Amino acid sequence: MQPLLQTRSLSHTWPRGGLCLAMDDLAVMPGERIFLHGPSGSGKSTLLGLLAGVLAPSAGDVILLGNSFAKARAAARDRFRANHLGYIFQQFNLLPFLGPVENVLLGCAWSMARRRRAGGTRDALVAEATRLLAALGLRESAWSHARTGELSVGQRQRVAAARALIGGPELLLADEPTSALDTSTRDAFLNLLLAECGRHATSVVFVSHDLTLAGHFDRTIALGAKHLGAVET
Ligand SMILES: Nc1ncnc2c1ncn2[C@@H]1O[C@H](COP(=O)(O)OP(=O)(O)OP(=O)(O)O)[C@@H](O)[C@H]1O
Repeated sequence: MQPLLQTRSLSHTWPRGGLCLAMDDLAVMPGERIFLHGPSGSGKSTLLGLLAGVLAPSAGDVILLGNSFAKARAAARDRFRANHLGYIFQQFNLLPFLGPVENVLLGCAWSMARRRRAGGTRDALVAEATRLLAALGLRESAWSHARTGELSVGQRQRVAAARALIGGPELLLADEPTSALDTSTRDAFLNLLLAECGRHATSVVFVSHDLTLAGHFDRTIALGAKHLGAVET
């Protein structure tokens, strides 16, 4: 079986920041769930940015579904990302003045393939966004009259997850989406999120400081405190 995602000799240096990240090569298989942890500043968010192709590495390459990011033009990379990748940002990056369903629909707004997979028509897309929100623990009665900016942090987190997952992307990148939750809510949410990923065999790279979550995943990778690469455990 071919890996879904591979990195080759990946490293990144921020201007004035020195070497931030130098990675051993990483391969993520279809449907595989990887837990990525490391101390603050070890480069976790930087690595997710590189894997998503939103950040160009100083050296090396990321290959997603056989496509090299280094060889692709920016527009092709953007299109590819929209079609195949969901991203839950640390701060969610939702539009506060829109309703939750509208925010979720933004996840497939730039991808015909994902709109098709999510049902195609406007009615089917709205139904799928509503289903996803409920599957992730956000009942319609809790949000039907609210703008997203009026929701609690935990509710917004579910909207961000639904937006990342609509249209069944092959890869989900999640940047500490559970950091604002207490332990029991965190485990319950993670179970819902991973169950939803299972519907489309979506691979997951999940970043967290919280090592107690590692048991939910197939494999754990630690980024070193001295920014010198990844250690598998
Ligand atoms: N836009 C940027 N410009 C310059 N340096 C940056 C930038 N973003 C991150 N860095 C630097 O890169 C290093 C790694 O940051 P990064 O945010 O990837 O770490 P992290 O492991 O995700 O941290 P945290 O757990 O605190 O979110 C830090 O030293 C940080 O200062």
